[in-house]
Amino acid sequence: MNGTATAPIVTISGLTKRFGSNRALHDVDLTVARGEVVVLLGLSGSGKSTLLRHIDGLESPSEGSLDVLGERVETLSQKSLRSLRSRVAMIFQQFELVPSLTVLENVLTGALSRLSGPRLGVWTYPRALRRQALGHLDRVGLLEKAYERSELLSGGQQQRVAIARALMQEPQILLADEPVASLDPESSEQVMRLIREIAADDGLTVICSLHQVDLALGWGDRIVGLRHGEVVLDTPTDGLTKSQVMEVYGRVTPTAELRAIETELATESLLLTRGAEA
Ligand SMILES: Nc1ncnc2c1ncn2[C@@H]1O[C@H](COP(=O)(O)OP(=O)(O)OP(=O)(O)O)[C@@H](O)[C@H]1O
Repeated sequence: MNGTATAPIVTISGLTKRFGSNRALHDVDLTVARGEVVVLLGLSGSGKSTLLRHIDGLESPSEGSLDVLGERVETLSQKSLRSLRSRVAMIFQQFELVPSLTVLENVLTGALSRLSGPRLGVWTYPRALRRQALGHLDRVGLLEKAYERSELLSGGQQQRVAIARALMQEPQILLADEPVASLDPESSEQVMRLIREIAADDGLTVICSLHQVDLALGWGDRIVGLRHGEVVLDTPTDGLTKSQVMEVYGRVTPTAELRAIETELATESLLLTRGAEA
Protein backbone atom coordinates (compact mmCIF):
# COMPACT_ATOMS: atom_id res chain seq x y z
CA MET A 1 0.00 0.00 0.00
CA ASN A 2 1.09 3.53 -0.65
CA GLY A 3 2.15 4.57 2.86
CA THR A 4 1.47 8.27 2.35
CA ALA A 5 -2.14 7.83 1.31
CA THR A 6 -4.48 6.37 3.86
CA ALA A 7 -7.65 8.48 3.62
CA PRO A 8 -10.79 6.32 3.19
CA ILE A 9 -11.89 6.17 -0.43
CA VAL A 10 -14.73 3.69 0.16
CA THR A 11 -16.88 3.59 3.29
CA ILE A 12 -19.68 1.06 3.42
CA SER A 13 -22.04 0.99 6.39
CA GLY A 14 -24.69 -1.60 7.19
CA LEU A 15 -25.06 -2.68 3.56
CA THR A 16 -27.78 -5.29 3.06
CA LYS A 17 -28.94 -6.44 -0.37
CA ARG A 18 -31.93 -8.66 -1.00
CA PHE A 19 -32.94 -10.12 -4.34
CA GLY A 20 -36.52 -11.13 -3.58
CA SER A 21 -36.27 -13.46 -0.59
CA ASN A 22 -32.57 -14.15 -1.20
CA ARG A 23 -30.27 -12.08 0.99
CA ALA A 24 -27.01 -11.58 -0.98
CA LEU A 25 -25.34 -9.19 1.48
CA HIS A 26 -26.05 -8.70 5.16
CA ASP A 27 -25.00 -5.71 7.27
CA VAL A 28 -21.64 -5.26 5.55
CA ASP A 29 -19.32 -2.63 7.00
CA LEU A 30 -16.14 -1.98 5.07
CA THR A 31 -13.69 0.91 4.87
CA VAL A 32 -11.00 0.94 2.20
CA ALA A 33 -8.10 3.39 2.30
CA ARG A 34 -6.75 5.17 -0.75
CA GLY A 35 -4.03 3.07 -2.37
CA GLU A 36 -5.01 -0.13 -0.57
CA VAL A 37 -5.21 -3.49 -2.36
CA VAL A 38 -8.09 -5.43 -0.82
CA VAL A 39 -8.90 -9.01 -1.80
CA LEU A 40 -12.42 -10.39 -1.35
CA LEU A 41 -12.48 -14.13 -0.69
CA GLY A 42 -15.44 -16.43 -0.27
CA LEU A 43 -17.31 -19.36 -1.69
CA SER A 44 -19.36 -19.05 -4.84
CA GLY A 45 -22.50 -17.10 -4.01
CA SER A 46 -21.03 -15.47 -0.90
CA GLY A 47 -21.70 -11.99 -2.31
CA LYS A 48 -18.35 -10.84 -3.73
CA SER A 49 -19.68 -9.69 -7.12
CA THR A 50 -22.73 -8.10 -5.55
CA LEU A 51 -20.48 -6.09 -3.25
CA LEU A 52 -18.29 -4.94 -6.15
CA ARG A 53 -21.37 -4.00 -8.18
CA HIS A 54 -22.62 -1.83 -5.31
CA ILE A 55 -19.30 0.00 -5.13
CA ASP A 56 -19.62 0.70 -8.86
CA GLY A 57 -23.19 1.92 -8.39
CA LEU A 58 -24.60 -0.90 -10.53
CA GLU A 59 -26.83 -2.13 -7.68
CA SER A 60 -28.72 -0.13 -5.13
CA PRO A 61 -28.73 -1.31 -1.51
CA SER A 62 -31.83 -2.63 0.24
CA GLU A 63 -30.44 -1.06 3.43
CA GLY A 64 -27.31 0.83 4.37
CA SER A 65 -25.08 3.36 2.67
CA LEU A 66 -22.01 3.55 0.44
CA ASP A 67 -19.62 6.46 0.23
CA VAL A 68 -17.34 6.13 -2.79
CA LEU A 69 -14.91 8.91 -3.75
CA GLY A 70 -16.84 11.26 -1.52
CA GLU A 71 -20.23 10.50 -3.15
CA ARG A 72 -23.18 8.87 -1.40
CA VAL A 73 -23.76 6.29 -4.13
CA GLU A 74 -27.34 5.30 -3.27
CA THR A 75 -28.54 8.91 -3.53
CA LEU A 76 -27.00 9.73 -6.92
CA SER A 77 -28.94 10.52 -10.10
CA GLN A 78 -28.22 8.41 -13.19
CA LYS A 79 -26.07 11.23 -14.56
CA SER A 80 -24.00 11.48 -11.38
CA LEU A 81 -23.67 7.69 -11.29
CA ARG A 82 -22.24 7.74 -14.80
CA SER A 83 -19.75 10.37 -13.71
CA LEU A 84 -18.77 8.28 -10.65
CA ARG A 85 -18.38 5.15 -12.80
CA SER A 86 -15.99 6.96 -15.09
CA ARG A 87 -13.62 7.23 -12.09
CA VAL A 88 -14.13 3.62 -11.00
CA ALA A 89 -12.86 1.08 -13.54
CA MET A 90 -13.86 -2.56 -13.54
CA ILE A 91 -12.29 -5.67 -15.03
CA PHE A 92 -13.96 -9.08 -15.28
CA GLN A 93 -13.23 -12.79 -15.43
CA GLN A 94 -14.19 -12.91 -19.13
CA PHE A 95 -12.25 -9.72 -20.06
CA GLU A 96 -15.27 -8.27 -21.98
CA LEU A 97 -13.23 -7.08 -24.95
CA VAL A 98 -14.75 -6.61 -28.41
CA PRO A 99 -13.17 -9.63 -30.15
CA SER A 100 -13.20 -8.25 -33.70
CA LEU A 101 -11.62 -4.91 -32.78
CA THR A 102 -7.89 -4.35 -32.61
CA VAL A 103 -6.20 -4.33 -29.25
CA LEU A 104 -5.58 -0.57 -29.56
CA GLU A 105 -9.22 0.22 -30.32
CA ASN A 106 -10.35 -1.87 -27.37
CA VAL A 107 -8.03 0.14 -25.13
CA LEU A 108 -9.29 3.41 -26.61
CA THR A 109 -12.89 2.54 -25.72
CA GLY A 110 -11.83 3.07 -22.10
CA ALA A 111 -11.74 6.80 -22.90
CA LEU A 112 -15.27 6.97 -24.35
CA SER A 113 -16.71 8.47 -21.17
CA ARG A 114 -14.33 11.42 -21.70
CA LEU A 115 -15.53 11.98 -25.29
CA SER A 116 -18.79 13.14 -26.75
CA GLY A 117 -20.41 10.90 -29.32
CA PRO A 118 -19.53 7.42 -30.57
CA ARG A 119 -16.23 6.52 -32.28
CA LEU A 120 -15.58 3.93 -34.93
CA GLY A 121 -11.98 3.11 -35.77
CA VAL A 122 -8.71 4.05 -34.11
CA TRP A 123 -8.26 7.16 -36.26
CA THR A 124 -11.50 8.72 -35.00
CA TYR A 125 -9.93 9.14 -31.55
CA PRO A 126 -7.86 12.26 -30.82
CA ARG A 127 -4.13 11.80 -31.29
CA ALA A 128 -3.39 12.49 -27.59
CA LEU A 129 -5.67 9.60 -26.60
CA ARG A 130 -4.08 7.28 -29.17
CA ARG A 131 -0.70 8.14 -27.72
CA GLN A 132 -1.99 7.55 -24.19
CA ALA A 133 -3.48 4.18 -25.20
CA LEU A 134 -0.20 3.08 -26.76
CA GLY A 135 1.57 4.13 -23.55
CA HIS A 136 -0.76 1.93 -21.49
CA LEU A 137 -0.23 -0.98 -23.88
CA ASP A 138 3.51 -0.53 -23.46
CA ARG A 139 3.02 -0.56 -19.69
CA VAL A 140 1.17 -3.89 -19.78
CA GLY A 141 3.82 -5.30 -22.16
CA LEU A 142 1.64 -5.55 -25.26
CA LEU A 143 2.68 -2.62 -27.45
CA GLU A 144 3.65 -4.95 -30.30
CA LYS A 145 0.09 -6.38 -30.33
CA ALA A 146 -1.60 -2.97 -30.78
CA TYR A 147 -2.91 -3.65 -34.29
CA GLU A 148 -3.87 -7.31 -33.82
CA ARG A 149 -7.47 -8.37 -33.33
CA SER A 150 -8.00 -8.90 -29.62
CA GLU A 151 -9.58 -12.34 -30.16
CA LEU A 152 -6.19 -13.62 -31.36
CA LEU A 153 -4.56 -12.99 -27.98
CA SER A 154 -4.22 -15.49 -25.12
CA GLY A 155 -6.44 -15.13 -22.06
CA GLY A 156 -3.66 -13.57 -19.99
CA GLN A 157 -2.89 -11.09 -22.77
CA GLN A 158 -6.60 -10.21 -23.13
CA GLN A 159 -6.82 -9.47 -19.42
CA ARG A 160 -3.77 -7.20 -19.73
CA VAL A 161 -5.55 -5.38 -22.58
CA ALA A 162 -8.59 -5.02 -20.30
CA ILE A 163 -6.29 -3.49 -17.66
CA ALA A 164 -4.90 -1.03 -20.23
CA ARG A 165 -8.48 -0.16 -21.21
CA ALA A 166 -9.35 0.40 -17.54
CA LEU A 167 -6.34 2.75 -17.20
CA MET A 168 -7.73 4.88 -20.06
CA GLN A 169 -10.48 5.87 -17.63
CA GLU A 170 -7.78 7.42 -15.42
CA PRO A 171 -9.55 5.69 -12.54
CA GLN A 172 -9.02 6.20 -8.84
CA ILE A 173 -10.43 2.79 -8.00
CA LEU A 174 -10.03 -0.48 -9.88
CA LEU A 175 -12.61 -3.17 -9.16
CA ALA A 176 -11.58 -6.62 -10.35
CA ASP A 177 -14.18 -9.39 -10.35
CA GLU A 178 -12.27 -12.67 -10.36
CA PRO A 179 -9.80 -11.32 -12.91
CA VAL A 180 -7.73 -14.52 -13.08
CA ALA A 181 -10.42 -17.18 -12.74
CA SER A 182 -10.10 -18.13 -16.43
CA LEU A 183 -6.30 -18.09 -16.51
CA ASP A 184 -3.57 -20.67 -15.97
CA PRO A 185 -1.42 -20.23 -12.83
CA GLU A 186 1.46 -18.50 -14.62
CA SER A 187 -0.78 -15.95 -16.37
CA SER A 188 -2.67 -15.45 -13.10
CA GLU A 189 0.56 -14.51 -11.31
CA GLN A 190 1.51 -12.20 -14.17
CA VAL A 191 -1.85 -10.39 -14.14
CA MET A 192 -1.88 -10.05 -10.34
CA ARG A 193 1.71 -8.75 -10.36
CA LEU A 194 0.73 -6.17 -12.96
CA ILE A 195 -2.29 -5.02 -10.97
CA ARG A 196 -0.14 -4.78 -7.86
CA GLU A 197 2.58 -2.77 -9.66
CA ILE A 198 0.07 -0.34 -11.14
CA ALA A 199 -1.61 0.12 -7.76
CA ALA A 200 1.76 0.90 -6.15
CA ASP A 201 2.98 3.21 -8.91
CA ASP A 202 -0.27 5.16 -9.36
CA GLY A 203 -1.64 5.03 -5.80
CA LEU A 204 -4.65 3.23 -7.32
CA THR A 205 -7.07 1.60 -4.89
CA VAL A 206 -7.86 -2.00 -5.87
CA ILE A 207 -10.71 -4.19 -4.65
CA CYS A 208 -10.41 -7.61 -6.20
CA SER A 209 -12.38 -10.81 -5.74
CA LEU A 210 -10.41 -14.04 -5.98
CA HIS A 211 -10.93 -17.74 -5.36
CA GLN A 212 -7.26 -18.54 -4.81
CA VAL A 213 -6.07 -18.08 -1.23
CA ASP A 214 -2.39 -18.23 -2.31
CA LEU A 215 -2.84 -15.35 -4.74
CA ALA A 216 -4.82 -13.38 -2.18
CA LEU A 217 -2.00 -13.75 0.36
CA GLY A 218 0.65 -12.91 -2.23
CA TRP A 219 -0.90 -9.83 -3.77
CA GLY A 220 -3.32 -8.27 -1.29
CA ASP A 221 -2.66 -5.82 1.55
CA ARG A 222 -5.74 -7.12 3.25
CA ILE A 223 -8.19 -10.00 2.96
CA VAL A 224 -11.91 -9.59 3.46
CA GLY A 225 -13.73 -12.93 3.71
CA LEU A 226 -17.42 -13.16 2.90
CA ARG A 227 -19.75 -15.99 3.85
CA HIS A 228 -23.46 -15.96 3.02
CA GLY A 229 -23.16 -12.22 2.41
CA GLU A 230 -21.55 -11.43 5.76
CA VAL A 231 -18.02 -10.28 6.45
CA VAL A 232 -16.42 -13.09 8.48
CA LEU A 233 -12.79 -12.06 8.10
CA ASP A 234 -11.09 -8.70 7.68
CA THR A 235 -7.36 -8.73 8.30
CA PRO A 236 -4.04 -7.50 6.84
CA THR A 237 -2.20 -10.20 4.86
CA ASP A 238 1.16 -9.30 6.40
CA GLY A 239 2.40 -12.38 8.23
CA LEU A 240 -0.83 -14.28 7.57
CA THR A 241 -0.46 -17.91 6.38
CA LYS A 242 -2.79 -19.95 4.19
CA SER A 243 -3.67 -22.26 7.06
CA GLN A 244 -4.51 -19.24 9.21
CA VAL A 245 -6.93 -18.05 6.50
CA MET A 246 -8.46 -21.53 6.36
CA GLU A 247 -8.51 -21.66 10.17
CA VAL A 248 -10.35 -18.37 10.37
CA TYR A 249 -12.85 -19.75 7.86
CA GLY A 250 -12.90 -22.95 9.90
CA ARG A 251 -13.77 -21.19 13.12
CA VAL A 252 -16.87 -19.70 11.54
CA THR A 253 -17.47 -22.48 9.06
CA PRO A 254 -18.81 -25.98 9.68
CA THR A 255 -16.34 -28.69 8.62
CA ALA A 256 -18.44 -29.73 5.62
CA GLU A 257 -18.33 -26.22 4.26
CA LEU A 258 -14.58 -25.96 4.85
CA ARG A 259 -14.23 -29.16 2.81
CA ALA A 260 -16.34 -27.52 0.09
CA ILE A 261 -13.86 -24.61 -0.02
CA GLU A 262 -10.95 -27.04 -0.38
CA THR A 263 -12.77 -29.08 -3.05
CA GLU A 264 -13.60 -25.94 -4.95
CA LEU A 265 -9.95 -24.83 -4.85
CA ALA A 266 -8.71 -28.29 -5.87
CA THR A 267 -11.22 -28.54 -8.77
CA GLU A 268 -10.32 -25.11 -9.99
CA SER A 269 -6.61 -25.85 -9.93
CA LEU A 270 -7.24 -29.16 -11.81
CA LEU A 271 -9.29 -27.37 -14.47
CA LEU A 272 -6.61 -24.71 -14.84
CA THR A 273 -3.90 -27.37 -15.18
CA ARG A 274 -5.97 -29.20 -17.83
CA GLY A 275 -6.61 -25.91 -19.61
CA ALA A 276 -2.89 -25.15 -19.63
CA GLU A 277 -2.09 -28.65 -20.98
CA ALA A 278 -4.76 -28.49 -23.74
N1 LIG B 1 -29.31 -10.02 -10.13
C1 LIG B 1 -29.55 -10.98 -9.23
N2 LIG B 1 -30.79 -11.46 -9.05
C2 LIG B 1 -31.05 -12.42 -8.13
N3 LIG B 1 -30.10 -12.96 -7.32
C3 LIG B 1 -28.83 -12.52 -7.47
C4 LIG B 1 -28.49 -11.51 -8.42
N4 LIG B 1 -27.16 -11.27 -8.32
C5 LIG B 1 -26.68 -12.08 -7.36
N5 LIG B 1 -27.68 -12.82 -6.85
C6 LIG B 1 -27.57 -13.80 -5.76
O1 LIG B 1 -26.84 -13.19 -4.72
C7 LIG B 1 -25.97 -14.13 -4.10
C8 LIG B 1 -24.55 -13.62 -4.16
O2 LIG B 1 -24.10 -13.70 -5.52
P1 LIG B 1 -22.71 -13.14 -6.01
O3 LIG B 1 -22.67 -13.29 -7.50
O4 LIG B 1 -22.51 -11.78 -5.46
O5 LIG B 1 -21.68 -14.13 -5.32
P2 LIG B 1 -20.13 -14.35 -5.61
O6 LIG B 1 -19.48 -14.53 -4.29
O7 LIG B 1 -19.62 -13.28 -6.50
O8 LIG B 1 -20.15 -15.73 -6.40
P3 LIG B 1 -19.12 -16.26 -7.53
O9 LIG B 1 -17.82 -16.46 -6.84
O10 LIG B 1 -19.74 -17.52 -8.01
O11 LIG B 1 -19.08 -15.18 -8.60
C9 LIG B 1 -26.19 -15.45 -4.81
O12 LIG B 1 -27.13 -16.20 -4.08
C10 LIG B 1 -26.76 -15.04 -6.14
O13 LIG B 1 -27.58 -16.04 -6.68
